[in-house]
Amino acid sequence: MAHKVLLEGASLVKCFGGMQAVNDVSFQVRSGEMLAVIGPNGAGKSVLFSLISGLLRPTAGTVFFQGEPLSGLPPHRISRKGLARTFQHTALFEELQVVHNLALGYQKRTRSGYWDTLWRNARWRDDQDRLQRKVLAVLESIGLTAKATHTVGTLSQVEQRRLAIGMALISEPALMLLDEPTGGLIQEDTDAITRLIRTIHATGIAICLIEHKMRMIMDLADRIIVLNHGRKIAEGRPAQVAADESVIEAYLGKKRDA
Ligand SMILES: Nc1ncnc2c1ncn2[C@@H]1O[C@H](COP(=O)(O)OP(=O)(O)OP(=O)(O)O)[C@@H](O)[C@H]1O
Repeated sequence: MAHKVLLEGASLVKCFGGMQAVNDVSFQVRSGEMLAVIGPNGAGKSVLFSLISGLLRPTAGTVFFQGEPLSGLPPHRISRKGLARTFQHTALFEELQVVHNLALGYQKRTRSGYWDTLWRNARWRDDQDRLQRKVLAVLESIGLTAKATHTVGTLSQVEQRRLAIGMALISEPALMLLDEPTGGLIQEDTDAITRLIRTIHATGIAICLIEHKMRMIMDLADRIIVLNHGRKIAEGRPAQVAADESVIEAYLGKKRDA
């Protein structure tokens, strides 16, 4: 793949007290690529995602997105640059309807300021039209059109996962970080979310995902990086990684495949 580097982690370190949760990890994600981050429990995967999305500051090292360092930027500024993240435990507004959740996710893309909103002028109306079109398009792509006006708390677990992906999608990202998008789901729902991820990826959005379900990862990822005790122990195509001695050792007796 001759695609340019979209995201780069350069010698990332994150310490909590004396514990190194992420220990000198470097990696790249190219535009349009699907990279999986795997590793046993506590390996440092979620912390790595938090360093990328600005939720945590690295103790050392730098994250570059589209060639720019993200150091010190808060999560909302990073998201505005085109880097969206979903969480292991979804961060949705349970009391609100599906459409309202999506609309909130789109706010950062609108241009109206305080006065535009107050006077409901042409710019505000323009933004409202774009917002409506965008929400409808995202509802369609995540398969929740029929649930548009349902309260989020009434959705099934897999529907909430779809919505969490929709919330990331509506911010029009170049790269999506998905933290265990199928964690805790039964096989049928896992397959449905896998198809959704594949469809999103086919539109050209790069995806970086954390997963424990090996079969899914082997099938989906272009490339895999493996973390263990905060260190990157392997990197390569799925078949290479699956045959890697150090990976087999790290997983021995710890496999959590569905
Ligand atoms: N805010 C924090 N303060 C202190 N320690 C933390 C914090 N966040 C994570 N850790 C520790 O850092 C290590 C890596 O955690 P992390 O959540 O990244 O693991 P993981 O690979 O995502 O694991 P899992 O697959 O179980 O989600 C763990 O030992 C964890 O307890």
